[in-house]
Amino acid sequence: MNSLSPAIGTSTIRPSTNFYGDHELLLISSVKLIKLSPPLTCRKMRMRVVAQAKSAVVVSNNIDFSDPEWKVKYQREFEARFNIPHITDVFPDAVSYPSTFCLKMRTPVTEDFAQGYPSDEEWHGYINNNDRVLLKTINYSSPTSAGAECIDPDCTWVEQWVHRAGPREKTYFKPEEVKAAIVTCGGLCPGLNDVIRQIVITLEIYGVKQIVGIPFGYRGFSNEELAEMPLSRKVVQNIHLSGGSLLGVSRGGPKVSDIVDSIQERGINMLFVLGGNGTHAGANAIHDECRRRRMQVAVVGVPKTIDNDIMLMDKTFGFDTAVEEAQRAINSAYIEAHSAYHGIGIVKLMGRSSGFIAMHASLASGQIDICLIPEVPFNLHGPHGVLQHLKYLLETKGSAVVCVAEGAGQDFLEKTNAKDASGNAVLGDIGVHIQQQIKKYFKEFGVTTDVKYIDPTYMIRACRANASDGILCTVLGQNAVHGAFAGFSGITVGICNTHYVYFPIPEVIAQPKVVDPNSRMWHRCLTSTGQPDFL
Ligand SMILES: Nc1ncnc2c1ncn2[C@@H]1O[C@H](COP(=O)(O)OP(=O)(O)O)[C@@H](O)[C@H]1O
Ligand SMILES: O=P(O)(O)OC[C@H]1O[C@](O)(COP(=O)(O)O)[C@@H](O)[C@@H]1O
Ligand SMILES: [Mg+2]
Repeated sequence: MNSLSPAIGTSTIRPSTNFYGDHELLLISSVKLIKLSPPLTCRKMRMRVVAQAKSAVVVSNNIDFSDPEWKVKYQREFEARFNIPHITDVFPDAVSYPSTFCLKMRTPVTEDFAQGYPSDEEWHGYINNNDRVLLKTINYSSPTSAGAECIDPDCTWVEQWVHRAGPREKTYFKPEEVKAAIVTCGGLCPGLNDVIRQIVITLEIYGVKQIVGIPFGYRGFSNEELAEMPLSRKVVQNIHLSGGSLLGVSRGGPKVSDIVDSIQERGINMLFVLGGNGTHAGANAIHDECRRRRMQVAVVGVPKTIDNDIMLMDKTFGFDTAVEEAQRAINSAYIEAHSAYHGIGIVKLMGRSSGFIAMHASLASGQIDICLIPEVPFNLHGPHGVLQHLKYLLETKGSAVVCVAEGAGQDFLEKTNAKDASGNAVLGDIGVHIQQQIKKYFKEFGVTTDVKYIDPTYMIRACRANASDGILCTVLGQNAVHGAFAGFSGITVGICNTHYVYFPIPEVIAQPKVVDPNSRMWHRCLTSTGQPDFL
């Protein structure tokens, strides 16, 4: 498989490391302008991009564009990749049941029928399995359009459809035979409790009585001292009013085969997994292992990442809250900097490999002069470096505020090769480094500065979800349950162009979603901060 790494003004072709070995595809992504040498005019830059983008597409793509059928073939392969695994793939004779989820109900009269009686009226609230949502909505007329994502050199419009989420009329589980488990893994994220709550409530509406929480992530499957937590509407009623996870979270944990042993022993046949890319890799492996053992288990993920770094979705829950909460830190940094003589404020925000929180928080605040993210390389020193620009800002404005994503500028820090329990690299503190470099730089000039560094990362992560995330969590939680009852497994839920969809897990974890330096959003951020190119 060919792959081109991002380089000066070239188009980047990112191979999709999909898990479907027999039809590996190349996803051609945005035309990137990562490193532009200053003397080029915009027009010159554009011409270079066109030339290189076109040749890169032709050289690196294994689709034969001279084939008049290429588009149809591409769409067919796309459909196969985004097919969502179903119980009937492995158990063709699996019995289906009419759904017990129906919102045309009569008020229950006795406690025996807590979920109410279906009314006689027909209900048209179900999703048809053939309903689809459009994944990409912009028809780029040229590969040079900002943020263009093209498949062929002419950027031909190719419709890419994904599966619509929601309740199905036909279900594959009898509520009274379901034992559902919920587990939350990885780091905290605002909204975890909202999702747990909604999964429990929706399961109860279907009529499920056995619902448990697995404590402290995947570890809870292997640690016998950690008892599973019985869950009901009563238990979860108010949990969304506080941050964190009712069940606790953790990194690292047991082997997949041990987790599946535990699932088997406990008699769990629906597993809801809330977590990021690592958790989803685990969930997909659990799904595969259950299939291998011919267990009828529905494994459904709900993507949790405050960093918003999961592919194909408009956003993940918790991200909105993080951006909103970051405003408090940015505003404090601004006030400190603005009130001091030659004040400089630095705010570090989360984002291990992607700068979405930093970019959006900078855009929202309007108080940031310099936004630094992992996707856009920068120099601290030198004639075009960040420090030189800070000097200019102090001379012209009197103060400045820098917003930096935690994964930015890691090359400036000493490498430790340390890993956390899940195998993620432990990052150095770029905020502290920038603070030290600023102090040293201005001292050398004999310029007095007042540098204040704010790290609000864990305060942000521990917040309860805001209203917009609350809604997102609610819808995702409900759809996770609908997906499981409909017999799907190895899937995750997401929001795509404002519609709710199911994705096969491998497609969303093929690589982390990152900020495209040629996207309109990054350009808007640059327009807002007024920062120059720091290379
Ligand atoms: N490739 C993988 N296969 C199976 N399990 C994994 C994999 N990567 C991570 N995990 C497990 O998923 C859980 C969460 O992973 P982590 O990377 O910490 O958080 P996140 O899910 O937010 O990315 C951990 O318990 C970890 O052991
Ligand atoms: O200190 P911890 O718990 O490892 O968390 C820090 C990490 O959490 C994150 O915000 C989110 O990471 P996950 O999605 O893996 O939970 C990263 O940006 C950050 O590096
Ligand atoms: Mg992760």
